[in-house]
Amino acid sequence: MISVAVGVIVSNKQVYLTYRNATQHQGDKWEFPGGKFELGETGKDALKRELFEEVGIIVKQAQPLTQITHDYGDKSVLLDVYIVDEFENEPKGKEGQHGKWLDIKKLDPLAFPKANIEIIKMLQSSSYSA
Ligand SMILES: Nc1nc2c([nH]c(=O)n2[C@@H]2O[C@H](COP(=O)(O)OP(=O)(O)OP(=O)(O)O)[C@@H](O)[C@H]2O)c(=O)[nH]1
Repeated sequence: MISVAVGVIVSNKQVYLTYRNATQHQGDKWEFPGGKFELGETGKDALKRELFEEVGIIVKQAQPLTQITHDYGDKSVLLDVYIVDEFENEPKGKEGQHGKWLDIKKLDPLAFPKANIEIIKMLQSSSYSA
């Protein structure tokens, strides 16, 4: 089981998404930025490091949203998901990935890896989207 820190970056009823390219696991799909824990890291440590490396933001506040385990067949993941609602810098794909802000209401679960369906449901029924 691979532990992955996932950041749901929220602002004005929108979330920031990055695109997983075709060569990656679960590629050609949108994702919430994040990545695997390194040895000895807590979830929040991994979250802060990954969000800085991938989209250039400094996380000021992160609240745990949920933990999701999913078996893709070729890989099992544990997503440790955080709401990030205070941060410095404007997020942008620093590793050349496409990135965009999207209304939470417009998130389409089919455009994401399967493990994300539950996250999207939670967001769309929360006060972050209303
Ligand atoms: N970052 C991120 N990963 C997700 C999401 N949903 C989801 O199932 N995952 C899975 O969690 C794992 C995250 O790995 P990663 O982004 O650190 O690494 P990667 O697949 O790019 O591969 P690599 O670093 O080994 O080359 C992948 O297996 C990916 O399919 C999500 O919303 N964000």
